[in-house]
Amino acid sequence: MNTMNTTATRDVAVEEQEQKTQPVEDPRPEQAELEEGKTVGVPYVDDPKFRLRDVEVFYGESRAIKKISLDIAKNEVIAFIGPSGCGKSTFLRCLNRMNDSIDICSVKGSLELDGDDIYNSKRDVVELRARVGMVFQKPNPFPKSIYDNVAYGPRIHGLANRKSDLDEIVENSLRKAGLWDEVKDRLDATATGMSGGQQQRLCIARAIAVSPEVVLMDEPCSALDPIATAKVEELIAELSESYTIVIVTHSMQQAARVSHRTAYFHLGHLVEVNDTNKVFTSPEHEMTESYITGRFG
Ligand SMILES: Nc1ncnc2c1ncn2[C@@H]1O[C@H](COP(=O)(O)OP(=O)(O)OP(=O)(O)O)[C@@H](O)[C@H]1O
Repeated sequence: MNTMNTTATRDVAVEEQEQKTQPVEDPRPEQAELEEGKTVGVPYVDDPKFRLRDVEVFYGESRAIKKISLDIAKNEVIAFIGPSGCGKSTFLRCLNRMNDSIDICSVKGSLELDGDDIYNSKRDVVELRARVGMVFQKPNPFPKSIYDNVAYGPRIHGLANRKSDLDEIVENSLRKAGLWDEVKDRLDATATGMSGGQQQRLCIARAIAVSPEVVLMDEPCSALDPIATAKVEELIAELSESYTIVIVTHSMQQAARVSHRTAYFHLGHLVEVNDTNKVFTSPEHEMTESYITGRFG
C-alpha cells in the first residue's frame, strides 16, 4: 500500500516537474515563415501618392525594416498595425524623413512622393515636411498662445502676407480640427493650459495650417481618453476628404474604425495589406489572423 502511495505521489510530482520544464510554446510564428519582400493582399495602387519599393531601414548594423514595398493612395487613410517593435513608426518616419535626425539610422530603397525621390540629397527637407506633416503620440504644443501655435508654420513658410490672411488660416485650421468653437474666445491663452484632447487637436490644426498633402499620425490617440479619442477619429474621417493620412495605431478597433486599408507589420516585414474590412474579417495571412485574434502581440 505504502509503496503504491509513494509511487502515485512520485508520479504526480514527476508529471508536475515535467510540465514545468516543458518549453512553453511560443505562439508567434517563426520568422522563417516570412519571406523577405513578400506581402500578401493589395500593396499596390494606381497613381499612388507614395511609391515605396524595397525599403530597408538600419539602426547601425541592425535592420529594422526588411525590403518593404508599398503604395499609398491619394486621399486614403491607411493604418499601420503590428506588435510592438515591428517597425511601424520607423517606416512611417521615412515618409517625411523624420529619421534623418537619428544619427545611426540609414534608409535604402526607392521612396517617391508624387514620383519624386524623397531621399534625394538636393531635396529641401523643410518643404517636404510642410507637404508631409506629422502628429505625434504625445501632444506637443509649443509654450505659446493657441493662435501662435497654429500661425507658426504659415509664418515660417511665408504663407500669409497680411495679418488678416494669417487670421483666416488660423481660423480655418482650427475649424477643420474641430476646435474653433472651443477656443475662439481665448486665442491668446497659452496652449499648454488646454486639455490633452484639445492639445492634440491643436497639434492637428498646426499640422494642417501649412496645407500639407499628407498627415502622418503616430499613435495620435494613445495619450487621450475615449471621448477625446472619438473626436480625433471623427476628425480623421473629415480630413481624409482633403489629405492622405497614414496612421500608426496599437488599437485594432481604431484601425477598423478610421482606415480604408490596413497594413500588418511583423519583425520588420510587411506581411499583409488589404482593405481594412478584409483584414479584420478574413485576413489572407495566418500571421495577420493570429495577431488580430489576439494570439500574440
Ligand atoms: N532610435 C533608435 N535606435 C536604435 N534602434 C531603434 C531606434 N528606434 C527604433 N529602433 C528599433 O527598431 C525596431 C522598430 O522600432 P519601431 O519603434 O519602429 O517599432 P514600432 O512597431 O513602431 O513599435 P511600437 O509599437 O512599440 O512603437 C525596434 O527593434 C526598435 O528597438
